[in-house]
Amino acid sequence: MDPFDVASCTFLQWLRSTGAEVSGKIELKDLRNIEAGRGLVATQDIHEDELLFRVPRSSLLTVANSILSSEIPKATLDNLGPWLSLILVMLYEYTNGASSTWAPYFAILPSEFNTLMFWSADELAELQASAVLQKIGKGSANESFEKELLPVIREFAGIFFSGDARAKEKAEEMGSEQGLALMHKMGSLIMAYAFDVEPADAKKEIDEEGYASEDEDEALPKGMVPMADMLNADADRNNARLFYEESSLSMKALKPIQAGEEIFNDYGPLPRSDLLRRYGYITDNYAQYDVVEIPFDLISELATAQKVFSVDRIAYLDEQGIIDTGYDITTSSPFHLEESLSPELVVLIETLVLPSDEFERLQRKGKLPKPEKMSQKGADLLLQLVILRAQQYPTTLDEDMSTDVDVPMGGNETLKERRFAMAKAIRIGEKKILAEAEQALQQLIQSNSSDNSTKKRQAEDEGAKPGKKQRAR
Ligand SMILES: C[S@@+](CC[C@H](N)C(=O)[O-])C[C@H]1O[C@@H](n2cnc3c(N)ncnc32)[C@H](O)[C@@H]1O
Repeated sequence: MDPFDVASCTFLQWLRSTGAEVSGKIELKDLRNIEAGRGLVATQDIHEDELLFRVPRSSLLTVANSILSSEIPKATLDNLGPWLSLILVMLYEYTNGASSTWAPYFAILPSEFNTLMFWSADELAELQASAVLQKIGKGSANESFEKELLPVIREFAGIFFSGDARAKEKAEEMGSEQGLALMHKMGSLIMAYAFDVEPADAKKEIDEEGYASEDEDEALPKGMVPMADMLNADADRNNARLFYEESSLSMKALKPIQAGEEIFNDYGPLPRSDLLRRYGYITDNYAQYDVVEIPFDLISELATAQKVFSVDRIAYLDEQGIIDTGYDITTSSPFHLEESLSPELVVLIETLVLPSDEFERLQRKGKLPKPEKMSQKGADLLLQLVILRAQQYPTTLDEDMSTDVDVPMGGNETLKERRFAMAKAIRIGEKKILAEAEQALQQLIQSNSSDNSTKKRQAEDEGAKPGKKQRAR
């Protein structure tokens, strides 16, 4: 048997030995031929609501379930927060090798990742001006590993490497490049595999996606849920969901699933850029959630050049919660400005172009321009913004589209070729939104100006009619 399948079988045996129940109608399948690692596939027809597997809470790899939490003060673990405390526990269990309860589980988890954290500089450069580059967070992760995690490992070296005469040296070695790389791997596993685990007494379902949120302040503890994290996801092909029960977590079918079909969880409506950053893959099905971000800095640069930038207005907008580092333009099909432009972006632009007396009037009342009403001046400024944003990408949409645009699926291509292709798909998605926004803004500007000239002509005609009073100017 292929070592990959041996690891899957050993894992399933281990899972059952911990008290898990696994339906005979599903199998853990090798999907490496389609670049999807392992996945869950139905071997027989499954009906809606049918139980696929049930994992006891005691089998979860969580801070509370690891023996480390009984030896390190609770306050220390609480101080680390959900992400870092789980990284600490995973490092502990992983370095314990075969003596860890979760050894057969670690054996099926990946040690190599395709997420952006692990891309080389030339691969990242293929994303061009995508805002996702600012969200990778490698530097801030390194900082929290060094400032928060390592001190705990050093302080509790004797427990962390218990029974090892070199415990202190080993704790120091965790600060090496290799040690930090291991922390990044655990962090990346949490990002792509962990769930926000609702406590047993809450008895209610977890968020829609079920997967761990990225919010650092998120109160729910994160946990690795063996088997539940073997489900892949593909946008709207979701057909299963994890339910949180008192003593176990149950994966159930959300709809009938036919024999041979893959069983998919839901990772949420993520734009492909975020899917790549967090999960290291993309599929066309996620293109419907693509976004392009307009950085605040670009808006302030253009507004300054156009002499409409105002510190007072920005301060007022900040008070009103409108100022952000960037604003999304989302995909809509067919493209509609009202649907795609972030309301905050429109409010920001409209506030900048308001005549002074109008701005003062709104400010006095604590109000903001209405996002659904775009003025001609606002539309003009937005159009220039969209054009400038597109120019931040070194190649044009047409240039990108003139060469192969497919992301290869499990052929003979190299990892680099695949990453280049995925990056190209991301930047094409972003440039398409910009092109659609440009076209829609041009149309809006044209129709507004022809409306205005029609109104002007009508007013002139009416003024010329005998017997009608001319409006005072
Ligand atoms: C929660 S795990 C799912 C199990 C994973 N396939 C494995 O073999 O360990 C999430 C990871 O699975 C992969 N994945 C999930 N859905 C996928 C899909 N539709 N196509 C390709 N890879 C996918 C990505 O590598 C992602 O980071």
